[in-house]
Amino acid sequence: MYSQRVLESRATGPAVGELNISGNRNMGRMQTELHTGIDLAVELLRQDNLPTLLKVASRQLENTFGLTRCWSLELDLSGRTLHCAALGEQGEFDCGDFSHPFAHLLQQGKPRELSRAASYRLDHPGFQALVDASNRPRSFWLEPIKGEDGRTLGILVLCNEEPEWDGITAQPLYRGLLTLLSHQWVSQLKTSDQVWQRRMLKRSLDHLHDAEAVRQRCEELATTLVGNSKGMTDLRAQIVRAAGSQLSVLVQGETGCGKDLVAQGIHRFSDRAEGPLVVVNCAAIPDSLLESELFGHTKGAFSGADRAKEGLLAQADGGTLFLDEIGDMPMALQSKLLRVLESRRFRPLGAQQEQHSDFRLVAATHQPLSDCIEEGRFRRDLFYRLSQFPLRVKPLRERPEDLEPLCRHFIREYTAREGAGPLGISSHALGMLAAYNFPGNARELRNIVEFACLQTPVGDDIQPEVLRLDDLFPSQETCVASDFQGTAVPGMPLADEVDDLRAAAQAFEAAIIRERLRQYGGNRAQAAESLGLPKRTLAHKCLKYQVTEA
Ligand SMILES: Nc1ncnc2c1ncn2[C@@H]1O[C@H](COP(=O)(O)OP(=O)(O)OP(=O)(O)O)[C@@H](O)[C@H]1O
Repeated sequence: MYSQRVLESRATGPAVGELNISGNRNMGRMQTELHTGIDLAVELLRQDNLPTLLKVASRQLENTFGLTRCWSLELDLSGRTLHCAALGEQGEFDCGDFSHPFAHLLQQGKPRELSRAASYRLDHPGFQALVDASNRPRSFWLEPIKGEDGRTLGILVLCNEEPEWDGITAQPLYRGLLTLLSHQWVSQLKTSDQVWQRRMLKRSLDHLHDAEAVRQRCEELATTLVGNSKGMTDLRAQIVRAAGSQLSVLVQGETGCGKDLVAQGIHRFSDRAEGPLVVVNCAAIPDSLLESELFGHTKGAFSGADRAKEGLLAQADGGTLFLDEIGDMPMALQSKLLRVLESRRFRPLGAQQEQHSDFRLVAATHQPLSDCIEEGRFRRDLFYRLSQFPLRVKPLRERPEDLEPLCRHFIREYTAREGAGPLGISSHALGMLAAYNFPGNARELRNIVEFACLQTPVGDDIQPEVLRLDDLFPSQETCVASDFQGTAVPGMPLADEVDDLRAAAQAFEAAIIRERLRQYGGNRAQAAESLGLPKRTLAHKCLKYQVTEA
């Protein structure tokens, strides 16, 4: 064994008469030791990562000095834990836990011997696992390893049946190996620090790049979804985030606050932007038609189905399906939708085969769905399915900072459409708007501004007197009260005759639409504007309630 030779070379010297022979022999030994030392050093220098360096160093120490076992424990970057990779899960030693000997060793910074008897007295499970895995040797030598700057790197645990530690630790080869090991250990740490730093740098650059992309998209979105308030800025960031995912989005908010624009934004910034955006207004399509509209049908599937029709689900393949006013979807259809959302498969009415459609769902509602669930009008499981990414649009009265940019936006839109328009809006007019609470939200503001544009000479600023604030909803409260007394809206039941609130509300809505169309001589655009509704919604509602212009 090499260690024996090394020990012998130190313990014995040549006799006087044997000088030449022993001199030659010593020279030979020294050369062998030198070779061995160089071989060991070269092998250590070859290791290009810390785990293999420690493994090789432990094996070299075992072989070179005849140890029964050698363990290396590495101090982590925090300096709080020692890890012994060779021991697996049990090889973790908390440096603040003095029930194992390594904590004392780190504190004192000096090597020491530990006898088998002493090892029995330390009941730390990790340490006992190490002792067991070493076959309970008679003696341990605990050697702290430090870098040139004095920083502790870890600990070597040498195990032997012959506790002649001085004979080993005093050897130049032992000291040399330790010096080389600590040098290599430090350089491996430096390399891994650099790798780590490079990785962190790349990660933060990626992050910056992502953040820049999000910022650019938010800026772009701000040209259509206008507003400087924190609520609106946060909403735009959420839209961009939602667009980057495939999650179903549920947009909630009062009527006219911009839910439609949110859905458009999600589609526009998603990877489905090239695909279709299919919009379905669940409130505007009669319950009896909604299923066939969504699922499609075969020829002859029901009376009147004189040809096959592709459903909106199929049309949304590769794009986005926007289910507006989802709160109005009938319960029976809600269950079917839930099934579709689970598999993206559906069967058109009258068809034998199922179809597949790869669509991303965005749903919106102005009704608090929690109330609908409590009232048994909306399925809780569908609600969870829809609201994988919930978004809430604040009402305009909660974000007064948005009034001015919205006004300017609507004036710009008006001017672009009409070819001329006011210059802007006076601060007095803005002050007046700020005092109003906008039950119809941004849609109502747009109507007010557009009406004011019409009344304002080109190039002037909109003034307070042309703001028709009370005219749009003046009668709304009084109207509701009086209508229920059966005066203003013909065909309405009296309040105490109502036994189905939903049906009564729908009848009320239908009666108002009918009346308003009559007032405007059947002009849907004017009727829609006067009701603060988009033309499309009014058209859907006419279809739903079978209201004709006549
Ligand atoms: N932040 C905004 N920036 C620019 N225009 C807006 C904004 N919010 C709403 N609008 C405008 O107000 C009108 C109503 O918006 P939208 O249709 O998106 O509201 P909604 O919440 O979907 O309404 P509903 O509940 O009736 O479906 C549209 O003309 C829209 O362009």
